Amino acid sequence: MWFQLNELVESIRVADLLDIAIVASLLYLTFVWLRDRASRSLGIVACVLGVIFLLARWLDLYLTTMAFHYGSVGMLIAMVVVFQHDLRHGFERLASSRWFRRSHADLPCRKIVDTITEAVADMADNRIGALIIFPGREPLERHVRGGIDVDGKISQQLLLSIFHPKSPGHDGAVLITQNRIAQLGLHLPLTTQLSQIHDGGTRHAAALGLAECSDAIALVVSEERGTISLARDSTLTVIEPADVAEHLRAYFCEQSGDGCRNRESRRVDWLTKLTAVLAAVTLWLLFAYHTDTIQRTLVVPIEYRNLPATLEIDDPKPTHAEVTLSGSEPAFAVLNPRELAVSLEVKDVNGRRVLSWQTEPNLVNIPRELRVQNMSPETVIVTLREKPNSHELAQ
Ligand SMILES: Nc1ncnc2c1ncn2[C@@H]1O[C@H](COP(=O)(O)OP(=O)(O)OP(=O)(O)O)[C@@H](O)[C@H]1O
Repeated sequence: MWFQLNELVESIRVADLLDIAIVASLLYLTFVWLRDRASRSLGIVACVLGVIFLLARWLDLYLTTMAFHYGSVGMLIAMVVVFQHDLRHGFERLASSRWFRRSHADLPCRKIVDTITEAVADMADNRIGALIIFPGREPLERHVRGGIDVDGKISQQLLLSIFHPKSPGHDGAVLITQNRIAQLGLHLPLTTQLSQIHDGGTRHAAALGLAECSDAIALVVSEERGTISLARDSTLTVIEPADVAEHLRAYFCEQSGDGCRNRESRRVDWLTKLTAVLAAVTLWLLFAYHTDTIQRTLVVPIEYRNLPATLEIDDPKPTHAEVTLSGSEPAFAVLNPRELAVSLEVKDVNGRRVLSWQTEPNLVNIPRELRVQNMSPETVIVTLREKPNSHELAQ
């Protein structure tokens, strides 16, 4: 057991670690997507299929492996078609994540959250319809239309004035970003899930529509009922006025990174990362790590470098050597046979006419993980002679 572990640690290369890291990152993204966006049943189906595939490979079930092999292309295309919306969403989120640029959702100070909360509660009390949107990390430009630039400091009075029914700018949504009232009168996409908006009309449909196609959130105040609703992650929920601040803070905390996420969500995130790494290591052990040593024989060219211009190699001139290499399957996978050569330096002749070299020390470009078992010929002997017109050349 210790011996095997030792062998494993010794044989692992930097490329293997990179391999595991890339697969672990991809698995982590998939797990997060399955956890956050996809349905539970889809997650279960994906896990069951994964286990069946691993078992089939492990037990060498030829037919099942073939079914997966050929079915995977069709499945991939079907997944791309079915989840195109989520994929686009995911790429946008990735491109705008904090790894690539600074988060634009600055954490607003408590005063700003309180100001918005009070304004929303006031409008709910007075049955003033309102729609306020807060962008997440994904760009919103693709989803919204219209809008008038405001770039105003957030204040209760300004929000109440904008949404006052007699105000010419009360129609549409207000966009809050960078701790400013950025725009008013924005036109949002409408949802088609009418069952979710119950008695609500187009204002609620617009809030939910935006939350379906982006990671933005929207607060809606109903003019008719005086209720406050929150649209996020494709759901619309009626919330209490007292909870508005908490929802806003939680949202901005998430946007600003790990800093103020609660312990539970951090624990879940670490568990997801750990699961992704363990899964990647398992896959690597199952499919990439090979302890079996195999041998391959290759014919490699012999190159003669820096032959003086006045000399040439007399026939028979050895042009190829047979090399038998041994190593693991992955080590052979990174070998490029076209780069292999026996490279001989002919420069320092010093009057000698017969030269001999050992082939093995002159073999170039073999990966470190491969061993030379045999070379034929072991020694290359060449005879040099003056080129017939070498005197003329020298003159
Ligand atoms: N696509 C849209 N994007 C943004 N705002 C919209 C959009 N469509 C309608 N609105 C806003 O919704 C208002 C109409 O609200 P409507 O009464 O139809 O909706 P509601 O959900 O029933 O809201 P309320 O409960 O306040 O009546 C419009 O005056 C306009 O301000």
